[in-house]
Amino acid sequence: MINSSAGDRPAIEVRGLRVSRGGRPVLHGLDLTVPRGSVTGLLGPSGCGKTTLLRAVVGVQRTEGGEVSVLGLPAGSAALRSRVGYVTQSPSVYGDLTVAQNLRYFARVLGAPQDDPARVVAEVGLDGREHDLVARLSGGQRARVSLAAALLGTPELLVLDEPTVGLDPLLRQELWALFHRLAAAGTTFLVSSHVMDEAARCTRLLLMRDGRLLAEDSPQGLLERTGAVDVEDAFLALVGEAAR
Ligand SMILES: Nc1ncnc2c1ncn2[C@@H]1O[C@H](COP(=O)(O)OP(=O)(O)OP(=O)(O)O)[C@@H](O)[C@H]1O
Repeated sequence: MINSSAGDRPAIEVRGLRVSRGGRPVLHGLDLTVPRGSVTGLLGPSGCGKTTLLRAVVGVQRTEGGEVSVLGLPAGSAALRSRVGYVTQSPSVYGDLTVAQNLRYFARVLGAPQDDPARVVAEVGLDGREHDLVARLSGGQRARVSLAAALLGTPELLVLDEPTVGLDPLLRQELWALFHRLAAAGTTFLVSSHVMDEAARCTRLLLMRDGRLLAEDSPQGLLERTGAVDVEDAFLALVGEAAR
């Protein structure tokens, strides 16, 4: 049983999490924590179970065992709805509405402040595109509209599934800078990626492979522990260690 008061708890605590999908075990008893105010990267190869873990954190994944606690409450609790933002891999905004119409709609659903749409448009760098239909935007722009929608209401935890896929390097850099700015103000980020070079941008890393956690550490701590030159190298060293 995970206990102690909500305020001093990590943003996310996972204990013994087991999940099967399509009749096959996908997560094999994961234990991990995500500290509040961190920018935690969830890294691992395609198919290792990153999305499944994120779905369990936001409470939309059927689980077979273990516990997932988010901001001191069981994952998926109704009280977490406005406190946790989730951006899936496929854009979750309406193509036949403009950027501004989408954001006004989601702001109303969430009960976010009236001026929030303008704030989040600026944060994701979409100024000037407010009146464009989402269907006419590029893939990267559409992804940023989804991110903007998740920022409405200033949630305490943002769970982002590969938010930088398909974005140009400059935009990727800007988005990571945004994550760090918001984290400095207290927001927690859990961001998945299968691109190891994004690891250096995180304050903390969860390295996953085949539904198991290989490491939970800071980028620096990981390199020191494995003697590796970069996170990709550290990942390979840990895979080798696990196989021995
Ligand atoms: N709807 C589903 N039904 C059955 N199996 C699924 C389903 N979705 C995912 N899986 C399986 O669960 C495993 C983990 O998938 P998951 O999407 O969590 O991986 P991932 O690490 O997020 O991959 P990627 O980086 O490619 O998004 C994979 O073996 C996948 O085939």
